[in-house]
Amino acid sequence: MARHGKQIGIIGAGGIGSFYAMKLLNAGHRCVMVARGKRLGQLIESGLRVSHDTQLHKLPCPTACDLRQLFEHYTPGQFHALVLCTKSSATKELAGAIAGWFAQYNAVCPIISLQNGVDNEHVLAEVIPKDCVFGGLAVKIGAHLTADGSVEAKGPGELIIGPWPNGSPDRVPAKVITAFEQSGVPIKLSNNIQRELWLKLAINNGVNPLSALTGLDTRSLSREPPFAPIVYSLMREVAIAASADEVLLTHEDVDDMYHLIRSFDAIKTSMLVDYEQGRTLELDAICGAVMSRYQQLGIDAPYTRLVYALLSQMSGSEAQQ
Ligand SMILES: NC(=O)C1=CN([C@@H]2O[C@H](COP(=O)(O)OP(=O)(O)OC[C@H]3O[C@@H](n4cnc5c(N)ncnc54)[C@H](OP(=O)(O)O)[C@@H]3O)[C@@H](O)[C@H]2O)C=CC1
Ligand SMILES: CC(C)(CO)C(=O)C(=O)O
Repeated sequence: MARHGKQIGIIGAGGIGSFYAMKLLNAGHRCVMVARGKRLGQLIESGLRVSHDTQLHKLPCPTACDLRQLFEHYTPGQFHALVLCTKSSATKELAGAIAGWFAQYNAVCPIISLQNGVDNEHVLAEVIPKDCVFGGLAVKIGAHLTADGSVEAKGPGELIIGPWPNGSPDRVPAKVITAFEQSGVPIKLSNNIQRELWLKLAINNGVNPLSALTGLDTRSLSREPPFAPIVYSLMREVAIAASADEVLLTHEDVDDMYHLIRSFDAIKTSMLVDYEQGRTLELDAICGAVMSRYQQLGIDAPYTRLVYALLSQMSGSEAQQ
């Protein structure tokens, strides 16, 4: 068993996981990176390489292991938190594995999801004590793993974290807040993270599928015709979907999010990167989440349904809804 003080575990060493691990390690914080397959080999052989804005950060091999080794060598009590940075498709399996690890040691630690989508925390809370589940968002960031194992990142990578679905921000582990603050990561705490997740979903549903369909970045999509009004309509559909979860998103909220994505740097979305690399798209976590709420409400979301169907067809996966 690893015998050192508490640290932060980052599960998933792709664009987002590598970016936040780089920030923490650069500031002298200890963290364990959980990776698998080729990516684990890259971390062990070449260390962590992240180019962020104009700087290249090269760190020697961080503490990296796969999930099985994490569960074998560490107890939950050795972590300030585990930060989930995988795609949403991995959440269910991870939740079950973490629940088994908690049961094995009769101990728990906070789990913070930084994933896009509004259902990851719900999936976690089905098997993990709800008090341990925190929602989070990585905003103003584009961070992508390239074929050679380096990560290209753009933007400040602000974090918003809060107890899921809502609750006093005092419950967010203080050591995690301090570690990110000391690492230069702007961090905001929320007493209604479920609402923040829906606000972010408005952006993701607005730009991610269209970017995968067109190859365009967030700025071109949201500022220029013919796509800007379609982005806005896709975002509006999310506001209606949110009402099925009793989350109120007003016209002004949608306008604010639309303004945010229009005024921010041009970002290549994670869905476009996944599409280019032939990986599974987070379609169900983004458009699927909207469509399932529309189904509950008994109405149609024509814009979301169209982009979902087009992308399902293009990426070879069956349209489920
Ligand atoms: N990239 C971005 O700029 C942004 C992403 N996000 C969100 O953040 C989340 C992460 O995105 P991103 O970093 O792009 O994702 P990536 O696909 O780049 O990285 C996810 C990593 O997790 C790994 N992984 C999955 N399951 C396991 C497991 N059981 N054990 C170990 N490793 C595992 C994957 O490995 P493998 O390749 O083998 O599957 C992959 O290396 C997503 O929800 C995304 O929507 C939010 C804001 C911006
Ligand atoms: C909003 C955006 C485009 C960048 O933060 C994102 O979340 C993604 O690429 O998935």
